[in-house]
Formats: sequence, C-alpha cells, structure tokens
Amino acid sequence: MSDGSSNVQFSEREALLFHSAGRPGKIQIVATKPMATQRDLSLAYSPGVAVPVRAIAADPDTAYDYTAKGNLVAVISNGTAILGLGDLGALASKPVMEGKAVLFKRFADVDSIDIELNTKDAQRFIEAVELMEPTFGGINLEDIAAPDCFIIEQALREKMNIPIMHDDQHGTAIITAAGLINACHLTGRDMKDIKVVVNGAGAAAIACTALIKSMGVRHDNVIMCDRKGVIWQGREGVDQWKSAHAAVTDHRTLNDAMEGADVFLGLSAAGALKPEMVRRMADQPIIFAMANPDPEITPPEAMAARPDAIVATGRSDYPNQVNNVLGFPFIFRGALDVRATAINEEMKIAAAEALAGLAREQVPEEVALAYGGRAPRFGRDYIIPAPFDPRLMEVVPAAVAKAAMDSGVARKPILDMAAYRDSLRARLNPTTATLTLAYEAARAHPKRVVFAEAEEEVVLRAAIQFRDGGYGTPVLVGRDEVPDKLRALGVGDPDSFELHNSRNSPLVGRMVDFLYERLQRRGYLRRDIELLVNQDRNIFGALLVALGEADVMITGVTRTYSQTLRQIRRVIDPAAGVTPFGIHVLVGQSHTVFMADTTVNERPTALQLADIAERTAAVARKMGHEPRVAFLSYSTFGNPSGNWLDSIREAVAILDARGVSFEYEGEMAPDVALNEKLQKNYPFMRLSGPANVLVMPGLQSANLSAKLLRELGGDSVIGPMLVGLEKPVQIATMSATASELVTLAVLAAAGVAS
Ligand SMILES: NC(=O)C1=CN([C@@H]2O[C@H](COP(=O)(O)OP(=O)(O)OC[C@H]3O[C@@H](n4cnc5c(N)ncnc54)[C@H](OP(=O)(O)O)[C@@H]3O)[C@@H](O)[C@H]2O)C=CC1
Ligand SMILES: CC(=O)C(=O)O
Ligand SMILES: [Mg+2]
Repeated sequence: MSDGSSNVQFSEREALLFHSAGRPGKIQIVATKPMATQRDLSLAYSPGVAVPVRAIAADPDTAYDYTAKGNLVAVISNGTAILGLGDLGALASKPVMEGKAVLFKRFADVDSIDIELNTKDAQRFIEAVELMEPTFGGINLEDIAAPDCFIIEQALREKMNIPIMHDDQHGTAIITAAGLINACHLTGRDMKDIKVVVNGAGAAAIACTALIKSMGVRHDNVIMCDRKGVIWQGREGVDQWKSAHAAVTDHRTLNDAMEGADVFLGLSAAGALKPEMVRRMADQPIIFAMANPDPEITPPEAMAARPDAIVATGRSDYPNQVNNVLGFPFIFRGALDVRATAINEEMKIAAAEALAGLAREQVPEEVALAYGGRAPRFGRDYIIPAPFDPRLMEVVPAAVAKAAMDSGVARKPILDMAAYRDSLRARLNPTTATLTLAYEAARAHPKRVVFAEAEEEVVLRAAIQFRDGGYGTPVLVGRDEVPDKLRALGVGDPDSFELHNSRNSPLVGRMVDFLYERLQRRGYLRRDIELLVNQDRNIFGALLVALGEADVMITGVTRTYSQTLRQIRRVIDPAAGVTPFGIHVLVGQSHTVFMADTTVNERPTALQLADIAERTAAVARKMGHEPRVAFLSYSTFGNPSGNWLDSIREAVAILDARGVSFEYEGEMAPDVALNEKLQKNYPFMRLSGPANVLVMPGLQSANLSAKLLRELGGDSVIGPMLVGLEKPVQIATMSATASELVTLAVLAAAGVAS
C-alpha cells in the first residue's frame, strides 16, 4: 500500500502563469467551416444562413443538424460554493467553469462554454437559464450552494426539455457510489450493514446520501453533520433537505459520530477530520475525504492514523480520485448522443455501475501507461478508474445512452450500439491521451534529465516546469550565473537545483578518461578531450548520461541540429544495429501523422528505409495509433517512373520478407497516402485507410516538409524526436518553447521517444 503521498507540486506563481500565459484563460472558439472566401462568408452568414434559419423555424429539431446545439453544454454557476472555497462570487468562479469546459472537450469531445451569473437570487437564476434553452444541448449547473441549488435544479428540470444536471450533486454522487460499491466489495461489507458518517450537508453531501440510501444503505445507519454538528431529529432550524436525513441519535458532534463508523464521506471543508477521529473508526475504515482543493484529511495523515484504511480524495495527485470529473464529460456525452430530454436516476445508476465495473476489470496493457506504466490491479489503491483512462470514453457514455433509451428519455435512440462504441473511441485523438499518459508515467518513475543549455531562459523555464510538475529531477549544465537567472524567474530556492559547471565539476576527470578512451584512436589528443569536456555543454551533458549520472538529456536551442547531433555522437553510440533518425509528429484535432526521417540521413538506403518504417511504426503504436505506413515519393506505383524508386521498392520487399505486423505500402505521393478517395484508384493497395506514418525518401524533402508544416500548418508539432541512440538524448529545434522542451523531456523519460 502506498503512503498515500501527493505526486504533484506547483507554486502559486506557476498556477497563475499557467492561466495568464499566451491567450489569457483556457478556452477559445474555433470555426468548424472554412472562412476564407467571399463565398464561404456568404454561406456562413447572410445570405446563406437564412436557409437553415427557415429550416429550423419549420422544424425545430433540425437545429441539431444545422447548428452546434447538439454538442454544446453550458457550465453555469453563480459562484456561491466554489469548490470548498465558499461563496467568492460569480466572477471568481470563472476559472473553475472554464476548467470544466476544457475537461468536457478533453475527455469526451463535448463543446462547452462557461457562463457566470451575477445573482444570488434563485428565481432570477432560473429565469436566466431557462431562456438559454435554444442555445444548448445540455446544462451543467456548478458550484451553487445548497439549498438554492436544489430549488434551481428542480425548477429547471421541470421547465426545460434538455438534460440538466447539477454536477456537485449528481456527478459527485455517482462517483462516490461507484467508489463505495468497490470499497465495500474489497472489505467484505454489505451496503445494508455499513455505518456511514457524512460530513457536510450541502449540495454534494445530500445528493450522495440520497443515492447511497437508494442503493441499500439504511437511513438509520447514516449520521450527517454540518458546521453545527450532528443533524439529529428534533434539532431546531434545520431546512427540509437536511431534515430528510436527520438521525435518531444521542450523538451531537462529528467526534461522537465517528465512534465505530465504517465509512466517512467528507463533502465539507479542508481539515475537518482529525486523526484521533479516524483512529476510532471500525476495522478497515473507508475514508472518502472529497473537499476540494484540500481534503478533510490528507491521505498521509489518514494512513498514519489507520494503516488499514481505504482512502480516497477529490484530487488527481493522490491515489483513488473520487471526483466528479470522472463522470460529467461521459454522462453528458451519452445524454447528448441520444438527444435525451433529461438525466434521470436510471442513467445515473448506469454510470455508477459502469464506473465501478471498469475498476474491477483487468487493465489492458495498452492502458497501462495511463497508470504510470504499470497496470494497476483492483485493490485499496485502485478502487476507481483514473479520469484519463481511455476506456471511460467508450464504457460510460454507452451505458448512459442505453439507460436513457431503456427509460424512455432518448429522443434519438442509437440503433447500432457496437458502431456507437467505435465512434466514441474515434472521437478522441489517441495522441492527446498518450501525452497525458506519458506525463503520468514520467511522474510515476521520475528520471534525472540533463538540461544542457541552462543559461537560456527558455531552458530554465522548462526545467522549472519539469521539476514543479513532479516529472523528475532537472540536472542543469551551466555557469555560475544560473542561480541568479533562476531567482529572476521567481525561484525562491535556486540552490536546490542541481547545477553542473564543467569548469569546476568533480566529474571532469572521469569524463575525460571515458571520452579519451573512446576517441584516442580517432585523432584526438588528451588535451583536445579536456577542452571538449570543459567547453562544450553538449559533450559535458551527454557525458553525464553516458556515465550514468543522469538518465536523459535535452538540448538543441543554442546550436543547429546537425552540429548538436555531431557533438552528442562523440559521446553516445547508436543502439546496436540501428541508424538513428528523427520523427516529427503532426497532431491535429482528429488525426496524428508521424513523419520520418526528418533529421539525420540524407539519402537512406533501402535497409535504412525499412528500419525507419519499423521503428516509427513502433513509436506510433506506443502513442496509441495502429500504424499504416506509406513510403512517400513523387511517384505513385511507378507513375512517373524515375531513378529514386528502387530503394523504396526494395524497402517494401524487406518488410515483406520480415513479415512485420503493421500495414505498409509504397511508393506513393503524399496526396494518395493521405486521401482515401485517391486511394480508391489503386484497388490493389494494401493500406486500409489514410496513412499515419510517412516514410520520407530523403532528408531534403523530409526536413523541408516538416519545417514548412511546423511554420505554416494548422497542426501542432511534437518533435523532432531522435530515435535510435544507445541512451535517450533529445535535440529540440532552436525555436522550441518551454512547454515543447518539457514534452520532449517527458516523452524521452517515459520511454515513448526511443
Ligand atoms: N470530489 C468531488 O467531486 C466534489 C467535492 N465537493 C466538495 O464538497 C464540498 C461541499 O461542496 P458543496 O456541497 O457544493 O457546497 P455547499 O455550499 O452546498 O455545502 C457545503 C456544506 O459543507 C458544510 N461544511 C462546511 N464546513 C464544514 C465543517 N467544517 N464541518 C462540517 N460541515 C461543514 C456546510 O455546512 P452548513 O450547512 O452548516 O453551512 C454545508 O452543509 C466542497 O469542499 C467541494 O469542493 C463538491 C462537489 C464534488
Ligand atoms: C469537483 C467539484 O466540482 C467541486 O469540488 O466543487
Ligand atoms: Mg463543483
């Protein structure tokens, strides 16, 4: 069992920088249609737009065909209960609501926009939201304090014909129920026997209590507390929502109530649960401390008090995250896809059961990265899937959609469930998930990463982000002014960074011995080596990796790629039998293309082309894509003919002989490789769809294409990733940003780029 410690740290400054960097905030609107020509504009706006206007006026349901309504959810708050921070007002809730909007997109491809309403009057809130029905396919109410949240949600559900869900109530209840089902399962408990203490009597607490009671927990076995202590039958001044859960009991304080309790559900405020209370719980206590951002008790404190406990929190940086983020994206996905008129009890229970069931299933190898590289097994540290588990997108919306159909609230039932599941999987670009997973894997196995150009501000910013993100230990190579530069970037403790200065490093002697041994028969004198080690940061950095003082190296922002690679190659060899090469990864909203070799081999031989294809296909697989490899040329299957085609054809024959396990084909021009329609002209072609791995015929065309796409293309670009060295070294472009450097470092540390 882990000690329950947190694995993410960041400073307040980083949190603010994250939100202010570039375009302030976290969302923007992107057009889904071309807006380039006068004709485009005439279609998008007046006069063309009049046609769908008339169509919708004649048949309102066509709004789902001609506008974004069907995939658009509003996240609406008045800021009266922002996380566990309390009533800080509508404006201050905006970062949370923008955050939910991006999570909708990231996890379930639901478009979402935040709306903050400046009123504490429930009636005005209801009227404002009710008027928005034409705009949205669904409404996620958020961070509205009890009891107004109950009044608001109830009224809107009655008045509106689209799914409405107050997520702090029902999202939280669904996830809590799923976690509790599994925690009871693990500790051999039956829901009907467990004694539960619920701390908090607001939106989340009341909904969780109602749901677990509907699942079998006995009313008499639940004690609910608010700020004044136990809500007991007969207590004065208790509203109707709290009094529905009032207990017949002599207990008056949380401290009394905790005696012998099996389960603690915290939906209140930071620090509300004390270790002495935890010590008095029953054997194998179940503690869900779900206040955000800081739980009622931290897992290390709870585990110190009771090593036999199962502990969950609302945070992503501890094991067992019981947080509504596991639910809302997927619940709305399912509800939108069947045009549900509501999110009803059946849909909530289906979601809870799907979540609980998923945690009990074996985690497939390809999902293991999501869990730091090791597939977790159902148990005390894994009672519920993590939000970035890619299986959630397939399992939960399908369960919710089916429940909506079975319970009669689906206006557009799904006819082919298997095809629907496939479409769900295809909605997310696996690269996005893989990047998240690689970040998690790096965190789970933090490495020592050399940042070889530490005098550069962009490199220092990357090193700070890398360390604060918990991805590993940055090992800085630079001169004595580096601490001052760190201080200027707001680092309070610059000396806590490991800094190596080649002018006075105690490692220099070992490095010189090592390198002299390698290069003495390649024309180098010992004093040449001493000069190289002392003066060349890439040589020094690579030596740190070669000697095992660090695991990975990142460099590239101060010298050209080829110069940098030459220096590194003096220290580090290619892996046995491998020609190193570079991959650019182009990532769009719904596609990812791997292009290789874009950086090293000027005119690859047939054997090298075959190797490049095989290794790039392996990287594509590691990043979640089933490879379809196209060997590119100016010619498609011999037309036009030319001298360059032989090596490509030979490469294809080499792969034939090797019997590789992925699709490949060539030679072909890029438009044929990427365009399914053109591919139909070649019915013998062995690719089952557009290629996602492009093997380039030569460095000229490869490097030009990669750079053009990087500068002009709409996709974002990862890389170049350097593949095939004995030790992981990555060379960024000279224009790399801090976050690009961090991504490269993380991909190298997680073993994806190798
Ligand atoms: N993990 C998750 O997914 C979620 C977590 N939460 C967390 O749950 C908490 C409550 O949120 P929500 O229900 O929306 O807010 P509400 O404002 O509706 O309710 C807050 C409740 O907490 C009670 N409370 C506050 N401090 C204490 C305390 N020290 N001891 C006992 N009770 C206390 C209040 O008591 P009183 O009635 O006397 O004022 C009130 O009943 C927040 O920390 C929030 O972050 C919420 C939703 C999802
Ligand atoms: C997670 C969430 O919604 C909350 O803490 O309010
Ligand atoms: Mg909330």
